[in-house]
Amino acid sequence: MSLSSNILLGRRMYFSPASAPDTSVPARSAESLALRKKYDDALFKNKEEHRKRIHDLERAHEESLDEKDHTIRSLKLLVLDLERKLVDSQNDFNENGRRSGINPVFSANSPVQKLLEQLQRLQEDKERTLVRLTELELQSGSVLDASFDSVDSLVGKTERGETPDQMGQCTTDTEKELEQTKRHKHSLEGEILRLKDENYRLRQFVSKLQDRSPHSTPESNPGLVQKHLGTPNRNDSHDVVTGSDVIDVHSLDRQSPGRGSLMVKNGQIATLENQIQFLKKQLTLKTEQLIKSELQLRERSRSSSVAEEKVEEQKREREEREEREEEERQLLASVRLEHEEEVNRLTTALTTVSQMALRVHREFLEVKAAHEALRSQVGEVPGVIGEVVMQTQDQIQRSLSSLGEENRTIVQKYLREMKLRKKYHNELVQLRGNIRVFCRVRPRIREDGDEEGDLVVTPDIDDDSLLKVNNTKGRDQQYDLDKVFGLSSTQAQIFEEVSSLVRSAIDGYNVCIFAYGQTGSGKTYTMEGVSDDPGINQRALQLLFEETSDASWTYDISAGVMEIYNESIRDLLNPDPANKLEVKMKSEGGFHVPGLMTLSVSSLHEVNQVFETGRRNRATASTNMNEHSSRSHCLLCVTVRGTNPTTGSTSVGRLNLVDLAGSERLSKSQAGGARLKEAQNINRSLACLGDVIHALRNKNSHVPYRNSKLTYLLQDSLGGDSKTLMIVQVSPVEKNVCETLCSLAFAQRVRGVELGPATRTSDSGSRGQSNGQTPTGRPSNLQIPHTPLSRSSSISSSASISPRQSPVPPSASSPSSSSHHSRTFSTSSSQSSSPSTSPVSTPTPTRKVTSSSTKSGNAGSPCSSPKPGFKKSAQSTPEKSRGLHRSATFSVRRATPTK
Ligand SMILES: Nc1ncnc2c1ncn2[C@@H]1O[C@H](COP(=O)(O)OP(=O)(O)OP(=O)(O)O)[C@@H](O)[C@H]1O
Repeated sequence: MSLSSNILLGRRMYFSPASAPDTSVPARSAESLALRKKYDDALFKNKEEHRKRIHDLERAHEESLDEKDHTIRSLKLLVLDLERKLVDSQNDFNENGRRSGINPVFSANSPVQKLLEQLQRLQEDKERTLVRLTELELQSGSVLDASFDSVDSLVGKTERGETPDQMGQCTTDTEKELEQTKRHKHSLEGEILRLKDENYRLRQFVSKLQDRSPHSTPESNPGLVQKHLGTPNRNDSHDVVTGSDVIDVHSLDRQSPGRGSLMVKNGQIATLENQIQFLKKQLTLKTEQLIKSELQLRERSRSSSVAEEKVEEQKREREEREEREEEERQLLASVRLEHEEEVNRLTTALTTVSQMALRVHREFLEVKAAHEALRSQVGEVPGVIGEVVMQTQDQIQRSLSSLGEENRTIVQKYLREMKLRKKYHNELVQLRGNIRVFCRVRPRIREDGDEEGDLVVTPDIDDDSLLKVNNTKGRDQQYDLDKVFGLSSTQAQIFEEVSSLVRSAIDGYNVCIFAYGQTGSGKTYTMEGVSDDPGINQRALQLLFEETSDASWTYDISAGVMEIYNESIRDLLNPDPANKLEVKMKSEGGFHVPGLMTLSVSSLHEVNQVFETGRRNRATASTNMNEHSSRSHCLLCVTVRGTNPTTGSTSVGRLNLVDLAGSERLSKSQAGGARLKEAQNINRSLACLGDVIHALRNKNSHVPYRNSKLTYLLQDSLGGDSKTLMIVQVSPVEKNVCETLCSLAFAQRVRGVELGPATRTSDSGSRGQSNGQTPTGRPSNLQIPHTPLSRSSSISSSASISPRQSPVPPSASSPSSSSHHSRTFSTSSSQSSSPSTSPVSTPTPTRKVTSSSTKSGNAGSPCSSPKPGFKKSAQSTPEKSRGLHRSATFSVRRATPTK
């Protein structure tokens, strides 16, 4: 209710200012209407008066004009009559002169002739005067018309309701002009009266003349005189003629008819001359008067036109004012209309809002009532709610458990799908021969600093092939690799993934595993590991021993260790500085390093001794980035040579395990002197590796292997028919993010390199397709799970057939045959792993080291001296052809222990 009253109050408040103009407007308009009416009446009266006055003026003017016309006509008639009389007199005179024999009147300079000429001129003057009169009449008519127009406009203004105040000084001027026009009219009227008098006098004079004329006396032709003068025939013409002018015509006629008439004529002529003189004067006067009148008329017409212009201007102003007033009126009307519409709209809105408020209030009351009812119900049945809650909880629990079940199923399905996808992917990779790329993120170490929470590398928890790196711009960059090992990954997990590759070496494949990454990222840790947690190297050899220990084939496993330090190859088992090694191509294809010492190993202990020797001789140093930074690329070259004693078949597999030196930014490591040179060489050889990868990826016809020792040495592994795996090591901390991004970008490029299907070596180095039968009876798939060694009889029987030509289908390596373990091993592992065979501590004289190296420099040197218990069998074959890419450079015949 309070809302409604507020709204109504608001309405009143709103309307009160708007309703005020509504009451005042009619009052004002009534007042203005009354004023208007009053003014209209006055205007009407004024207008009538003006009309009457103008009418009177017009009539008076017309009358004066008529009179003028009449006078002019009379004058014309008079002149005509005089002319006629003159002609008659002339005729009479001529007649008399002929009779008397003299003709003095019409002689050349006679007075009559002069009189006639004067008469002629007079007549011409008269005609000009008449023309002038006509013009004056016209001008006076136009002046009058203009006056009438100005009066009309004045009347019009007055009619339009312009009060004298509104018209201002201009109205007063117009009235003055009107007054002047009136005065002029009066003067014109006076002039006309004067002219009338003049006319009258002329007529009198003419009548006198007629009276004196013998041929046209008033008596002889009274009707004519009467008619021409238009006045009563009066005999007072004697008033005009002087006594001297009176000629007794009858007495002259009587005394001497000829002389008398001549005298009469002369007298008449003299009289006429006088009259003519008089008339001339009159005419001159009239002409002057007319000119004056004309000037006045012109002046008047000019002032009239000025007045007219002023009146026109006022008229225009008045019209404009009226237009403005009209516009204002219309605007006012439209504003009023809008205002009314707005008021109507607001009223409607108010009504709607009021209705809504009422409805809401009603609903509120209803809800309140319902709420009260509910509350009372709830109060009545509190137990019901608990029951319902329990039921709901049960339902939720059931739903959650079923959801969890579904979720688990989905996750299982997903994992199955993932495995399947990986399997297919690996098969595809196998077929293509891609270099596979794993990534390992090392944990935080002391060198990373103490800051917490700045890890920028995150492996995907659902997909173990995805890795996210939060880049320098704070955005996540994702990388897809073959496998990603997180910070907490163990050495065993890593090896589990690479073990199948290692096994491939037993089957005669060339396998290369190399660790790549920035300095301090954990390459050495992954490849070598630490004593209580060894890395790939040791685990690989252990696996090889395990795998070859119980088989129908005999195996010889040999190992050599070398490093590429400052672009020179050094044998780490024979660290004689004079012992310069070079990469050479073998006659049967492939590359080798002649003079490299390889030791036959048969136990983990021997292997460890080899590693220890290599590690001791390897160039390491403490840098800013790593306390024990490797300053060289280190290669562990393992050769697995298998022989089937029954069939005489052989297979040679090679396993190259490479710990690359770490790339480093010189600005960051602040290396100088020897460290700087090392770093430059490391970076250069890694750049060459990048170039090779780039060329391989783009399938360029030329691949720049020879640009560095590293790429030249790894030529078989990178571009040949090897199975190659690169482990990219990355640091997880933010300060190394740029290097991490670079390493991962390189990894992506490496992953795109297709080497083609790998082949294996058997039967004295002949290579076969990877899908053939292997000595272990396994297909050569990286992801194949480990199966016990098997040797199918078909392999044994067809030992001379290379794997490429092998008719044995892959199914021959079926699990059914995997139980066959009839392999004999020439060296018992117990013997080789016995402490007495330790290469370092206890030299075993029974071992014979044979070296076929042509380099005499190796012989007899401390390093070339056989390691205790090992037999060196480094091969050196002159380079012949560069035909096929052959793998397995370093062949170390397993020493047969002799007792
Ligand atoms: N997965 C890991 N778990 C525990 N510690 C590790 C791991 N990876 C690396 N480290 C430690 O990090 C340090 C640097 O590792 P490592 O020497 O292997 O780096 P690197 O890449 O070989 O460096 P460089 O190229 O300079 O030789 C070592 O102290 C190592 O023990």
